[in-house]
Amino acid sequence: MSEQGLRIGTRKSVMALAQTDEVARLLRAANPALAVEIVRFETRGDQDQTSKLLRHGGKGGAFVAEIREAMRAGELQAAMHSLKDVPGNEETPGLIIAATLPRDAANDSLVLRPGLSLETFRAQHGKGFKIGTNAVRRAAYLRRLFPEATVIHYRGAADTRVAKLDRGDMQRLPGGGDVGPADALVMARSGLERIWMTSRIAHDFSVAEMLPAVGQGIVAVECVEQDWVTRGYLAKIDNMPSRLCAEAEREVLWVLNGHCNSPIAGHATLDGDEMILTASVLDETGDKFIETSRRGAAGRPRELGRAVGLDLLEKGAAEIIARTRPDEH
Ligand SMILES: NCc1[nH]cc(CCC(=O)O)c1CC(=O)O
Repeated sequence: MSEQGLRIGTRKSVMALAQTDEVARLLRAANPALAVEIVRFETRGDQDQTSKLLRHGGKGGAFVAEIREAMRAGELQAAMHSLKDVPGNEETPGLIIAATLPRDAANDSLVLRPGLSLETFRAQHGKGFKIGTNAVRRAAYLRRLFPEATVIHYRGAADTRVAKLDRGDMQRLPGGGDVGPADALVMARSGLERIWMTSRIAHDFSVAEMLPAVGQGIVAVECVEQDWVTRGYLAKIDNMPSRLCAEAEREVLWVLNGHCNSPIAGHATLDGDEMILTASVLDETGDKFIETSRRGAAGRPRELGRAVGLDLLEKGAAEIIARTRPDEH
């Protein structure tokens, strides 16, 4: 039983469960004799809906750490992560991302409160609108795209965020007090697809107008590096284009020592045997904006990522990142 069994851990949000179901489906199809079991974790990050997540060691720290502990202890063989939530500036000794699923849409979308129209939003250039997000990157792009809009702190699992928007709930701030209610949210299209809420998308930002987070839209499966049996199962569902793009984008984070809520964006696409990698660094006010793009060999993604990261450093990225580094709470 244990020989042919694979226990995969996940957070228990609707989105995470949908992603893990997809991993399980692919694993079963590729390994018909394998018994795949999904183990749901309630992480500290999910329980504490008010804090800005930073006191858990950032987004990655909250969502990832506990599941990794269980894997190291042998209670699980694998862990499902949204690659976007996996910190890019940490070593994870003994663990490896052994599968990346084919990338879903990488872009962000605008979701409006029912009754509000995109035409009104556009005509007013966002003036008078409160847009909810907890991502420094999205806030920075919003301030560039809609300087008249107000960006407010907003968090929670994807489905919860939409429910709060629809009810017109206020948001409790980490330092006390309330903001809201939000008129709009910016969310990952892929996340909305996975929770069957694409009908709520009022506008899809193109990746050019709002460069996505590194790894956005990619579901990753991690396991113990020395667990060759599990690695064998996972290798069968690893998607090469997705892996190559992930490696290039994550190398940018590594070069910039990007923490998990950095104002860093990065997106790679393949063009035959070449790859195009674009990355940017923004400050929270949206005033400072550095972007760079390079083309290189698709087969050497880290090389391309390093070159793009070094370009950004040369243009002053380190100073912007240092200024947005989260303080201790
Ligand atoms: N931080 C939450 C999170 N982590 C991954 C996704 C979905 C997008 C993806 O697969 O990268 C989301 C929701 C969102 O950003 O709206």
